Amino acid sequence: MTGAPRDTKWNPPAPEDSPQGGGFRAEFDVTTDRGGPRYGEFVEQVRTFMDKVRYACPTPELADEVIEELKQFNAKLDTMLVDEWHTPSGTRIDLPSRGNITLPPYEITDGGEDGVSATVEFRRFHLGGNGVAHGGHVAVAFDDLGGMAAALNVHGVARTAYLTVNYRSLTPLETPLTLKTWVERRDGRKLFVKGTLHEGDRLCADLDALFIALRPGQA
Ligand SMILES: CCCCCCCC/C=C\CCCCCCCC(=O)SCCNC(=O)CCNC(=O)[C@H](O)C(C)(C)COP(=O)(O)OP(=O)(O)OC[C@H]1O[C@@H](n2cnc3c(N)ncnc32)[C@H](O)[C@@H]1OP(=O)(O)O
Repeated sequence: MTGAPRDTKWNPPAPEDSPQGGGFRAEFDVTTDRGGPRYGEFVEQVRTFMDKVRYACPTPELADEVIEELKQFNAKLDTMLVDEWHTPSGTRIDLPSRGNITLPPYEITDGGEDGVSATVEFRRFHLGGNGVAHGGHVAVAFDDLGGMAAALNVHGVARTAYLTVNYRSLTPLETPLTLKTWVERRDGRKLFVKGTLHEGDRLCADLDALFIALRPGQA
């Protein structure tokens, strides 16, 4: 793809003479130690904080206090920022959602060329309305795990071309759900991916997506 944003501070491209030929760094470092032994707890505390923020109605005094403390936390983290390829987030395969704070937490129960099965639990902060999950967060879960099914099928990186989610029934929060994705058909670089999200036997949503395997050097 041309026109990809190139903020070389946060996502430096692969070197021109690397196997990825200056494009997307398809060879990630999979890690279980980046960020230290308590990185999972660190992420979990942030998620818990977001759960509280979603439902909290702070007094102005409490808001003042929390803002000051958050400024201090942000200043501390500012002293140890790294680029996309070196952050634990997204590469810690021992943690829910590979330690990626932006994803609904899921745990892979099975994964390979035939597809991916996971248990996902939407948090309180994933609220849409009336106690159930926001549809956009359901789509995020399908995008990541659909992309993973595509990636495992082609042994490389694939990008979403389209993603259609059919919302068949309400998706609960704070409930273990089963999410499955698989490559239904492959036509060259095109991977037609299907998926389902269930609470027990009840279908909450299903997926119809197209992922495109990136060419060498493609950003
Ligand atoms: C880290 C450690 C991990 C360890 C664990 C291991 C495994 C884990 C692996 C991974 C997990 C993570 C997974 C994450 C997943 C997230 C994915 C995203 O959210 S990606 C962001 C959103 N998507 C975009 O921003 C794309 C923007 N669009 C583009 O860049 C291009 O349009 C692109 C790449 C999709 C296609 O562009 P072209 O230039 O490469 O290819 P052209 O020639 O245009 O299309 C190829 C074929 O596809 C068809 N096509 C393209 N788009 C289509 C569409 N929307 N509908 C129908 N057909 C389409 C075309 O008609 C063409 O078909 P014909 O070959 O001629 O038959």
